[in-house]
Amino acid sequence: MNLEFAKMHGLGNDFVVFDGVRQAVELTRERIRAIADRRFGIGCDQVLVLEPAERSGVDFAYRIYNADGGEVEQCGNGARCVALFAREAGLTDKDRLRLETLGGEIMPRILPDGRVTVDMGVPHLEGADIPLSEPGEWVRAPLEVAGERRRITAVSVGNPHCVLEVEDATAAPLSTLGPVLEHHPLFPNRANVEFVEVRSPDRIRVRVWERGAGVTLACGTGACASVVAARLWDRVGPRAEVELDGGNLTIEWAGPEEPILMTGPAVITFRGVLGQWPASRPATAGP
Ligand SMILES: N[C@H](CCC[C@H](N)C(=O)O)C(=O)O
Repeated sequence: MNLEFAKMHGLGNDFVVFDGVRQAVELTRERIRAIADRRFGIGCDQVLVLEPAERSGVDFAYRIYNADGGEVEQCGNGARCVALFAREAGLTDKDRLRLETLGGEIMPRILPDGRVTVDMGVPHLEGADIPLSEPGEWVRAPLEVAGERRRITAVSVGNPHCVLEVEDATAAPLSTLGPVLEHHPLFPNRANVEFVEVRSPDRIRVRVWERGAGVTLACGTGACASVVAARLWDRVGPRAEVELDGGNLTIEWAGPEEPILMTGPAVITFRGVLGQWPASRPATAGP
């Protein structure tokens, strides 16, 4: 086996990217966890695979697997990276791509300066793609969390997000409250969790606990969900700079029923070849 891959990141949210068009990439939950392992494998937050499109009018299928091995609906930083990857790998010569994911179709556009703008589609506040155990519009709704009442906003960007406002994002209890909200009964499919500090009508500071990956340096769909929530709180306008630990994204959203546009960088750190699947982490090495 000689499986070629690219190690990439979007603001430090890092990925192992496979060309599943010209290679047969047979992933299992165990292989994904082993690839994502930062000691026994390559190390990444998510594994991404480009595959031939199943529908006409679409350039590629884009599949996303969290470090815990689970396949998920959407990944915004990854969308910018796979668009750059497709161009650099000679899989396309287009600047504008249409990608199909489990969470719907998205459209990256590679800009002349190398950044990528992605039409992430229309966000949803409830419904099929954000199954809630108690349906209804969860905007700033009170939720019992670890014995406290927190006000949360549930937003789907194809994948589920639980957004809450905090006074100081840098002091947010990511590692304690993050997993509690990720696994809260309100979210039968779990949720990504964003802690949002509104700094001005066009600037927010966001830190993220990601479903299936934990604390990451950036989350594209999380930045999108945070701007949607902050707009619904009437705290930001139609365009905001989102300051994440790994850097800034520009998010634009004209309002309900409108698509979200996310703009930011994508980087190929290195390319490699897997001669065999990495060994799984031994139980003695801990989780
Ligand atoms: N880092 C990704 C989010 C991955 C989403 C994944 N954590 C999930 O379970 O939905 C992004 O840039 O959107």
